Amino acid sequence: MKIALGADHAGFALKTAVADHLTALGHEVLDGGTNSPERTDYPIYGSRAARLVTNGEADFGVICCGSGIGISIAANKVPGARCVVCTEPYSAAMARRHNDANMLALGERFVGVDMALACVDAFLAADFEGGRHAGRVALFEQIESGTEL
Ligand SMILES: O=C(CO)[C@H](O)[C@H](O)[C@H](O)COP(=O)(O)O
Repeated sequence: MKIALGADHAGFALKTAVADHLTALGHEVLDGGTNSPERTDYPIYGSRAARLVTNGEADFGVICCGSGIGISIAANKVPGARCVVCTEPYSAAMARRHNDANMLALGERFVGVDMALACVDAFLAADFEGGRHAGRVALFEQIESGTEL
């Protein structure tokens, strides 16, 4: 699969570990930076990765900041992005199964590398179940287009 990556300075080391892990598994990584631990602003990298996912260049996105929170907020401002912050693998899998999440956000200051990689593996291994969940996910698009539910 093609996976878009992004991180600010506080997620840079974790992004590097995620990139190495995904590459070792045979995935193609599209890395939108940042490329150093120099302080920068997470909205740049969250939105950049989200655009790669929503325009179809990437299948999924994995983004990292200190907490995962700020960069996920930025990603979710891009229409079509469904980004979730996870700290354990069950949430990551459920976000795929029920919510058709297409991006995973991780907090380098909140989770260790092993747990973060377990979240990545669970996220990528799980499939959207569709069915009753599909209509709910479709409502996300209506919200984005300004429809009041
Ligand atoms: O957005 C965040 C918090 O919601 C991220 O954790 C950032 O990486 C963090 O705020 C960066 O903080 P710093 O003090 O500038 O390193």
